[in-house]
Amino acid sequence: MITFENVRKVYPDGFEALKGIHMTVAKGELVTLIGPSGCGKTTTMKMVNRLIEPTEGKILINGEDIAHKNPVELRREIGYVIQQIGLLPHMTISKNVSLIPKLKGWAKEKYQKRVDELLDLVGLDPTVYRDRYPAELSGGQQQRVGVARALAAEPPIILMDEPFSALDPITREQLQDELIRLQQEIQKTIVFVTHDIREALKISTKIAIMKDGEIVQTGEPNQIVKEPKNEFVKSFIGDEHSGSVCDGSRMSSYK
Ligand SMILES: Nc1ncnc2c1ncn2[C@@H]1O[C@H](COP(=O)(O)OP(=O)(O)OP(=O)(O)O)[C@@H](O)[C@H]1O
Repeated sequence: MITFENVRKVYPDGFEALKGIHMTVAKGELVTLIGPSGCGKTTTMKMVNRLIEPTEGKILINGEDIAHKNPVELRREIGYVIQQIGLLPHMTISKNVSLIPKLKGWAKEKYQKRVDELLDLVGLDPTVYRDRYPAELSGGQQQRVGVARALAAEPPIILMDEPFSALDPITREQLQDELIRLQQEIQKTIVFVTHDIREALKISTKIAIMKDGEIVQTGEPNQIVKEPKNEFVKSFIGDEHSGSVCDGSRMSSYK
């Protein structure tokens, strides 16, 4: 469980990017942060692995204030996927994916097996791809490796900052489906940032809609669609929900 308690962020130039947010992400939830450009989504996410420190307030993981944790150790426990995947170009796919398990001291046999399992999971045949270098993969395939790498050390928490936004629609749909499966089957706790309300409605168990450094509304996708709190949320959702079908708490079948 991740808890944000009155988290405020003022950047050194005096800009108040977060105005005291409260939010909980329960174990096994996939929470999406969504809102207009500059509303504070990435700032919020980067506080969870201490790439950004709050000016005020606290972030707790399972009740423990992360300010007291060593940032390097904390980051090994949290998977992190970003749009610019950052695979190391001089290392094979296998070496890129096994980086953190190796740092954590896993035996070679164990991490090699894990690499193959993960490549399979994200739809890349390990016998074809494990010994290739990143430059020998397409952008979509590299993105899949990025997801595999984030899962490699079996972190309980995964942060994903617009991980699919540069992908073609088909690959994007496939990875969204994969993510839903991962969250449902392996019960990962996932915080996901996107600009795309369709993506948010499809993949999230809970959505947090942000505006100007504040969380305007949180709720299950169908709840947000049925009961938008104000005109901003209504306009943000737009007509996306027309023709969609409720599938549990998530939304599906857009027309
Ligand atoms: N290092 C910084 N110094 C000053 N202001 C910053 C800094 N980083 C971010 N900001 C400002 O804080 C606000 C929130 O930025 P953040 O990156 O969290 O927004 P976002 O919602 O993720 O935006 P986008 O959707 O465009 O990625 C923005 O107005 C941004 O300009």
